[in-house]
Amino acid sequence: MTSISSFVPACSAQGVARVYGRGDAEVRALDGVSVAFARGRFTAIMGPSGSGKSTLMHTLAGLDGVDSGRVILHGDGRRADVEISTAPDAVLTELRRDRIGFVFQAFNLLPVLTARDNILLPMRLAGSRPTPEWFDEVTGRLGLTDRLDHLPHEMSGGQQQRVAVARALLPQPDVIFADEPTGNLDSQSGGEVLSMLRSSVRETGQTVVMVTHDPVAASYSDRVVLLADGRLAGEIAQPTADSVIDAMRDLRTSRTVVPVR
Ligand SMILES: Nc1ncnc2c1ncn2[C@@H]1O[C@H](COP(=O)(O)OP(=O)(O)OP(=O)(O)O)[C@@H](O)[C@H]1O
Repeated sequence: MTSISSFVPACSAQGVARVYGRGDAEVRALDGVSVAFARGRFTAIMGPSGSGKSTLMHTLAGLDGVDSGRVILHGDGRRADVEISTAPDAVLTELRRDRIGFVFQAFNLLPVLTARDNILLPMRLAGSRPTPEWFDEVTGRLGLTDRLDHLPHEMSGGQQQRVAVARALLPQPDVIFADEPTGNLDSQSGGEVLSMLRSSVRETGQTVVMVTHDPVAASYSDRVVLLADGRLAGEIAQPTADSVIDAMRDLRTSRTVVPVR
């Protein structure tokens, strides 16, 4: 486990540009973004609508390509560094199966599978299985032990999202990318999901990178990275909901926030 002060990158973007459209319709969704996300930490990406948050997350996760720059998934001694931005599709498919986990706003559970089978599916597809102890620990921590034989439609939104979090945590991926994971939840269920992500970082050293619009959600993270107009606009260490609200207000009025390391 890393010490509290060390910053070991789990993934990084280096001078990344992503341009959509041409001519008058050209949009520079990412315009030279260089940022690293620390291993074993919970980082939130925030910024106004259209600032490039989803594009950054998609390029980091290999769901979208880059026009220039590099995206690296860093190794940890056991696993090698991989340049995501030039990796062939077959490698990206493998990485998304083995080293990258996802939690989406829309849960994305298979409706015909029980919670247990949804949780186990990615590992089964990869031809592996968790130890019973690890499965019990993850599902127990997420409060799913007595819901494992239920189908998604028999569960609340919060329970479904906890199933999605369990599915992402189980293979112990290098990074979990969470895209507005609480966007479809009431504040209590959302708080539960965020607490689970938080404790997976604190207790098992999981790395989480989350896009959110919600300052309260961002306050569960260790660090907020701010984007504006496809560029880095600052960062907040140990954010609180108030410090995030202030920074977002400053961004809208184009004042400098905090310089990015
Ligand atoms: N596939 C695409 N084709 C054309 N333009 C796109 C595409 N995807 C994103 N964009 C544009 O790129 C810019 C950044 O979009 P992105 O979705 O990354 O922003 P965001 O910060 O996640 O926004 P929101 O908070 O509204 O979800 C926007 O101007 C958007 O319209």
